[in-house]
Amino acid sequence: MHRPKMILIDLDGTLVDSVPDLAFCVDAMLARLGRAPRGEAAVRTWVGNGLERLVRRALIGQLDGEPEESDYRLAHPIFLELYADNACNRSALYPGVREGLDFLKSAGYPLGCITNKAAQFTEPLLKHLGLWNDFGLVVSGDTLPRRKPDPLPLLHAASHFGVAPHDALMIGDSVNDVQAARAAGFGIVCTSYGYNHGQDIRDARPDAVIDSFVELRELIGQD
Ligand SMILES: O=C(O)COP(=O)(O)O
Ligand SMILES: [Mg+2]
Repeated sequence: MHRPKMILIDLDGTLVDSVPDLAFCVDAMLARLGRAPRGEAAVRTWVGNGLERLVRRALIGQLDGEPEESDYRLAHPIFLELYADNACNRSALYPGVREGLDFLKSAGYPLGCITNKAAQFTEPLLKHLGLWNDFGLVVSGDTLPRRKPDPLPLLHAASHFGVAPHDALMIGDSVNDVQAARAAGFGIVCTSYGYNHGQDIRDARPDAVIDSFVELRELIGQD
């Protein structure tokens, strides 16, 4: 693999298994609305396009489609209130992430975190997990006018670090990350263990798939 000069890393499903907290909040929101829970397995397939989309999917019980707008307007603030108290209670780093980040830092790569999660939740979660100081730049889902799969957050980070897109690598777990990386002209490595709407990420044809961040040492070490 072409050795990058900058690496951008997705949050949910790549660094952090955040679904236990998200599923707790989805089900607590639905309970407050007098509705049945959806459960963690379903929520796992709905994460990756921002929290608004997660709430919409939870209301209709499927990936595609739209709820009644009045239902959404009632549900969304309830979810935000619940997630404000529950973003960091059940979420954990995936095995190998700490070691992988330590390797990337010791190798001198500028690192950015690019997530579709809203900024108000990204910062506390990164701080809680001890990741905040690992990143020279954090771009959340509401930092810029467009988010992944749009290439804007990736191109913004490349310009921030003064790195050409073809020297930049994105690491993510979903087809949004692959599409954003391709549109930006970045390389793309995906984790096999993330969410990706229940589909095998290999179908999106990333440049490589890793089972753990510890594999990055060997992968990026190869020219
Ligand atoms: O959908 C979200 O809220 C966040 O997803 P991401 O960190 O995988 O971009
Ligand atoms: Mg993700």
